[in-house]
Formats: sequence, structure tokens, C-alpha cells
Amino acid sequence: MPPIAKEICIGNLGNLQTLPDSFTWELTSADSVIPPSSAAVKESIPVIDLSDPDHVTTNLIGNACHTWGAFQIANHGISQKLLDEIESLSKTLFDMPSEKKLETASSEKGVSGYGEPRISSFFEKKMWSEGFTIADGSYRNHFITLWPHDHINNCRIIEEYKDEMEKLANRLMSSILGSLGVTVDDIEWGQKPGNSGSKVGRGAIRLNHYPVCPEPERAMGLAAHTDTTILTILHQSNTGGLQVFREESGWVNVEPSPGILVVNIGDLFHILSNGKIPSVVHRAKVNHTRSRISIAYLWCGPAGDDVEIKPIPKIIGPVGQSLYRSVTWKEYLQIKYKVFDKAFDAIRTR
Ligand SMILES: C=C1C[C@]23C[C@@]1(O)CC[C@H]2[C@@]12CCC[C@@](C)(C(=O)O1)[C@H]2[C@@H]3C(=O)O
Ligand SMILES: O=C(O)CCC(=O)C(=O)O
Ligand SMILES: [Fe+2]
Repeated sequence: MPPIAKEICIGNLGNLQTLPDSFTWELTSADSVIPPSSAAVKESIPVIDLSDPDHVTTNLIGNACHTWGAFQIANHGISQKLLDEIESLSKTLFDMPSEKKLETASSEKGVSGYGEPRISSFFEKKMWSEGFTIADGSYRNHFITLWPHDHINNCRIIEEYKDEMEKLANRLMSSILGSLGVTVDDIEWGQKPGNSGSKVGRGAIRLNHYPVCPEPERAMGLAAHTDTTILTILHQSNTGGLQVFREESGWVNVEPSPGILVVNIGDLFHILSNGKIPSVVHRAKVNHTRSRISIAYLWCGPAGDDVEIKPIPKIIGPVGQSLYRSVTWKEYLQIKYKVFDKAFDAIRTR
């Protein structure tokens, strides 16, 4: 009798000695990073020092956004202690037995809880990763399940991280808007009483874990995607894996550096900018000897469900045309998770 195939669970990937077929991706040469012999090998997204004067950072951020749709930041004001705390919380979570993690599985992809990335349904093959999404307050119940005696401190870390990241996201948005010659007041919802500044924020956190992989070249940690956000701030542990895509350069590694955060422009900023800045296509590769943690703060702006996201009139200009129709964040998220990489086409006006 043939052996009964054991169900492969994402909570146990690190124990596997071979790459199962369901996790084996058919990658072509276009999928690899630039060969080391290429002159462009040193190319990577710029690191911008946020302690430099505002006019300097705005200019550098503007250039990076136009070129890459992404940049890295130093001296951003997020304490190393908080970054270490959230990284260590994530490690403790993913080190738990698979059955324990599954007790906190999200009921639906994309809402709070443990599970595969929401984009996984668009790919035939499975991704070599597990994650935990914090999209609303329901994560607190999951934390009680995971840490019956230590949830209060872990919830404190999450709340502090969200508050600090939201302030940073607002600051970065102002800078990026500044580089486009506008301010937050030029956005309709930026002027709404109660919706301005950082008071009403919409931010999710995704804790990602990429276990050690027996055949990293044929596996994929997190498949190529753009984020459905205004911007995403990413903290990566000391193992590389993040790659960004640019037409002119192909896939480019974004190596981790202590205290440096990565900022990705998401789809909503691309819409607000009337297509002037790209939302960056990125992915995460995995490693043969080292596991990797990343923590993404996915920021959708000071926007409630009913707030309209559309190109900023001042960016379109008096004679220009709007590239995209107006959408609410909720509506755009629905479109994205129906048509995935065709979402911009679905809301294009011409
Ligand atoms: C706010 C959100 C963005 C996200 C979908 C979600 O509803 C919550 C999870 C987020 C995340 C994190 C990992 C990568 C990503 C593409 C995914 O699969 O789930 C993003 C989603 C997104 O940006 O669309
Ligand atoms: O792990 C990474 O480097 C990328 C994570 C990511 O893209 C995401 O969470 O949206
Ligand atoms: Fe992402």
C-alpha cells in the first residue's frame, strides 16, 4: 500500500527536507536577479536620512519614488527597542507548534489572524511562508490564545508599533506629496474635519515568517505583488530576501541593514498621483540556511471606508485628464482581490 501523503502545513515548513511539488515554482531566467558580472549589480533602492533638512529629503524621496516606487529610510525615529520587540514577538509566535498557531487562523484571508498571504489564491503553487495579520482589534483574542500569561505586554508592543508607524507614515506621505508639489490639504479627505492629520488611521500589520528552505531557487516566499496601500513600511530581520522589480533593472535585492526601514509605494498612492509614481512590484525569496522575519505596516491613509480615493486635482492640472476613476478603499480592495494585477485596468478612465 502506498504511504498516505501527509498534509503539508505551512506551520511546519521549516522541518521539511525536500521541496514538495506543490511548493515548486517554475522560475525562468527573467525571474532571477541581475548576474554578478553586470555593471548594474550595485544598483539598489536609495537610503534616505530623515534627519537631513526637509527640502533635501523631499527631493531625494521624490526621485526615489519616481524611479523605484520605493526607498529605504535611516534616522526615522522608530526606536531600535520597539523594532527588536516586535521582531522577537514574531519569532516567538512562529516558533509555536503548528496546532497552536492554527488555533488563531483567520476566518477569511486578509483579516486578523494566522495563515497564508491573501494573494495566495492567485497562484497555482504555494508560497514558502506563514504569517499573522493584524487588521483590527480581534487580534487581541488571538494573542490571549497564544500567550495566556503574556498577551498584555505583546498587545502593548503591537499598539505602540501601530501608533509609531502611523505617525511615520503620515510624515512620509507629506514628504512624497511635497515632492509632487501638493500638500495633504489638496486631497479631499485631507480637509475633512476629523479625517485630517493622523486621527483616523487605517493601518494593518503583517508579521511574515520565511522558514529555512531545502531548495530556495525553486521556491517562492511571497510572490510578486504590489501592496493595496498608500504606502507600506517594512522592517526586515538580518536575513535578505526582499526584491523589488524595475523594468530597466529586473529584480533587485534590498539587503537588510540594522535600523533601516523599507518604504514601498502602494496602489492607492499611484492612483492619488494620477499615475506619476509607480506602486512597486516586489516579492520575497527564501534562504537555504537562515529563516527570515519581516514586519510590514500596511498604511491605507486617514481614510474611512467611505472615503473616495482619486487622482489629486492639482496633480492632474487644469488641462490634464484623470487616469483613474474614484474608488473607496473597500471597493478597490474588492476589485484587487477579484482581478489582482489587472486592478488598475479595471478603474482606468482611458
Ligand atoms: C490591508 C491589507 C493589505 C493586504 C490585504 C489586507 O487586507 C491585509 C493583509 C495585507 C497583505 C499582507 C501581505 C502581502 C499582501 C499582498 C497580502 O497577501 O496580504 C498584503 C495585502 C495587500 O496589500 O493587498
Ligand atoms: O517579506 C518581505 O520582505 C516582503 C513582505 C511584503 O511584501 C508584505 O508583507 O507586503
Ligand atoms: Fe508587499
